[in-house]
Amino acid sequence: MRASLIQLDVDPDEPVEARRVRAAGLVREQSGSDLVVLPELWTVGAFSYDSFAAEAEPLDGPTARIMSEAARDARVWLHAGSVVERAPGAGGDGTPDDRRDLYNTALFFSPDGELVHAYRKIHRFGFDRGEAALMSAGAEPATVPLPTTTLGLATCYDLRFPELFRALTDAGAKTLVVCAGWPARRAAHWSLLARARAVENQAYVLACGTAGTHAGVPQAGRSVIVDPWGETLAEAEDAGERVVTAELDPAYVDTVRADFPVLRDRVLR
Ligand SMILES: O=C(O)CCC(=O)C(=O)O
Repeated sequence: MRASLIQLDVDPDEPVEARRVRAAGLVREQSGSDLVVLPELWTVGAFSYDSFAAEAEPLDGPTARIMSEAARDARVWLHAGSVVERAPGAGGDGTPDDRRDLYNTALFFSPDGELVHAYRKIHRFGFDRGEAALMSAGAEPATVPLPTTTLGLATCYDLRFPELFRALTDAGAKTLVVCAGWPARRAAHWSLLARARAVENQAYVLACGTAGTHAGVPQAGRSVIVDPWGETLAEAEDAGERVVTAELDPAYVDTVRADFPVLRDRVLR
């Protein structure tokens, strides 16, 4: 299974619609891959809090529409990164300034262009500010069965919470996909945690960040694909716009888990 991570540049001077068209073009260029991943909040910018409400969109909004077409044209499974979702009837009053119905929601499409899963980020970043103050939290861990592996989905700050990844593993995930807009200041945490989640869960980790600077926050980039033994298969060398590609062997997860059966030795559940 060939996986490609698109470490997309999020330049505040590029209009959002132009970036959608550009991202769709990059997805189409990955038609030789089976699975393609985009980063977190690449339309608006993960730190562009002031724009969240104005750029919020429903699950059938402009990002979903163009990504559905791109997945279908490229014939790929597409993790289209996340959008600021405005969920009608979720508690807000529907006005542009009301944030109670906003979620950071990752969209996952089949090669037929069908939206097969929408994962609302469970751990919101910012402590008492930023995303944590502006958005609601998701509640449901997300697994997505593909023909060759089962994906577990996580978004950015979720990477710091090993219990989510263990829950995904318990639910059958063998390939853990993280979309992110991770700051450069904590790049060392990003690389370390991506490998740790792979080793402790004996799973592939596909971690896709953004390039560029959003709202004055330089991004880490360094998107990475790690195998179930903790070996890095491919990694972006910096925070530029890059496509990171590797071949995954889904059966290797079972081999590692059988040969070195630490998951079987768990005591605390
Ligand atoms: O945990 C971190 O250091 C970064 C998290 C983050 O930027 C996010 O979740 O948007």
